Amino acid sequence: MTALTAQDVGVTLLERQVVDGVSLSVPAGTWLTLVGPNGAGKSTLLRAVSGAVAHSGTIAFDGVEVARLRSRERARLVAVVPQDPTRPEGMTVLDYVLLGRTPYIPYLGTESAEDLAMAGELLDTLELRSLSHRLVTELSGGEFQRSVLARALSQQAPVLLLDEPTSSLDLGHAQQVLELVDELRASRGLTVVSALHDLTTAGQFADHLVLLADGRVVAQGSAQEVLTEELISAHYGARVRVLTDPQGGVVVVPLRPGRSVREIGGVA
Ligand SMILES: Nc1ncnc2c1ncn2[C@@H]1O[C@H](COP(=O)(O)OP(=O)(O)OP(=O)(O)O)[C@@H](O)[C@H]1O
Repeated sequence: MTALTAQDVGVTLLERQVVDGVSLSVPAGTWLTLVGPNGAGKSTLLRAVSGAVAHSGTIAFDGVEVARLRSRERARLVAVVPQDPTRPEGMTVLDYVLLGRTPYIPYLGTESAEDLAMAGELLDTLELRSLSHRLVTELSGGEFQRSVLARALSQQAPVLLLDEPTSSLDLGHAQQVLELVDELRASRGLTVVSALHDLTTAGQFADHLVLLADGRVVAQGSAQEVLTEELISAHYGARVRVLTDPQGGVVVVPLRPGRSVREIGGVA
């Protein structure tokens, strides 16, 4: 179990400050989701947390600063599902998933039976077994996205960063993938930080939401606190109705100008 803290984090890209003074605390075994409009800095903040981009301020895992970790140490600690990963030419799904085992394979060594068993288990869980010998360049967007998640999970890192992990998935696979992550969070104490555009889904899965705009934290708290009509209108320029479902979740419904939720068949 690993906790994550960020203190006064800033990232400057092309002389522009795209993440500015962000402080967060993610207790071990909890799920924090970043929401915010396009260009708010969600991906850049996740990249800073994974050590992929230089930052000011402090990002630490159980008090150990990410900037001090060697890449192999970092890979054992943090697994990443990037927003737009490249598809390596000539690589099968199985070999792609096995890439996640690299931090555990000795230099010049090959994967063990245990590595292969773990990859196989993930291929089954993510319904990829029948595709295991297919090239990753020959998968649909959703099949590849599930392969990327399988690769990240095979890393067995205590911290998982997910950047729009369901953007290419149909509703059923999106639910399946997020439930799987939540199950691993509960059973293995995985600490999860994700960026999600679907606000209803964000509220359903996260313990804590952080709304970013122009690189800064403009609101944080529970789904009820962050997913308000006022905040969504102010920062997304969107007209929405926020409803409470009977089980206590928050449902964000986009509205068309001049039409009420009742007119579109919802519960006013
Ligand atoms: N490599 C880069 N070089 C320069 N500017 C960048 C780079 N990557 C991102 N940016 C800029 O940084 C800002 C934040 O981008 P980022 O991708 O972090 O936003 P985001 O919240 O993830 O957006 P989206 O919802 O569109 O994915 C944007 O203005 C973007 O144009």
